[in-house]
Amino acid sequence: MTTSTPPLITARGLEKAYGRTEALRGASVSLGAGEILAVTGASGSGKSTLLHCLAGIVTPDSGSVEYAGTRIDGLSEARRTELRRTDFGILFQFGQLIPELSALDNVALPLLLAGARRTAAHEQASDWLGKFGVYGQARLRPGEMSGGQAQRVSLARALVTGPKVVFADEPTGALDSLTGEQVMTTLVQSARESGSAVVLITHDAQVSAYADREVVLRDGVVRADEPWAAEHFSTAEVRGND
Ligand SMILES: Nc1ncnc2c1ncn2[C@@H]1O[C@H](COP(=O)(O)OP(=O)(O)OP(=O)(O)O)[C@@H](O)[C@H]1O
Repeated sequence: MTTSTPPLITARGLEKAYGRTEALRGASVSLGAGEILAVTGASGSGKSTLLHCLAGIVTPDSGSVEYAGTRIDGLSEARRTELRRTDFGILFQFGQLIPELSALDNVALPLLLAGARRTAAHEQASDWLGKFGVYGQARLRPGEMSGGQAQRVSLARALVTGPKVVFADEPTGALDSLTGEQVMTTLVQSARESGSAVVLITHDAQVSAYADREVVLRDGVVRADEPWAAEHFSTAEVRGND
């Protein structure tokens, strides 16, 4: 991104503790509009907690999160939920599709929640399933699909509303490498087409290679733009041992 463009998200000095475990210890990071940012780091370094704070799922103990110029860390749960619905798409490692609903209904759900009519929502959901190569699975429930198919359906659900930011927490973590590459290619292409920014959490250097920029979390603090090097992270450096 250019320096003249204000960031879409700016997080400053985030701290978050779970009991005695300090998951974040002053993490700061920014995200430009349309930027694909990889957040890497050892297990337990605070990546998921950071993503949850940026997406308004979790409230930090201190520090601030600004989205499009507005502080969101102090908003009520209801307003944060609304923001996630209107502006954010979220993709988890295991998809977290609703098991009782078909693929089509899972993808249509965010549109229905946003007030779309049923027929229009289903038409749009069908288009997205087609785009991600899982139109043939439209009537299946998540338990009747392969992991790769379910993750593509999850991706369609995350992108169907045209979010400004997609938060993806280890989106390929449960997939074999070929399927993971296909999911990443689809995610990145779709985000580029729609101008969505992506926050991508990953352990995997092959996945972070899809990003425009990478930051490394260590001990709950962002070490900006360090090159990924797994050997940096000995187990002694992993948080949670206090
Ligand atoms: N809800 C929670 N309750 C208690 N402890 C938590 C909770 N969420 C995270 N933690 C702890 O906070 C620390 C950071 O966890 P977090 O999941 O953010 O790290 P991570 O880098 O995403 O790890 P991983 O790569 O293993 O998913 C860990 O020690 C974890 O055990």
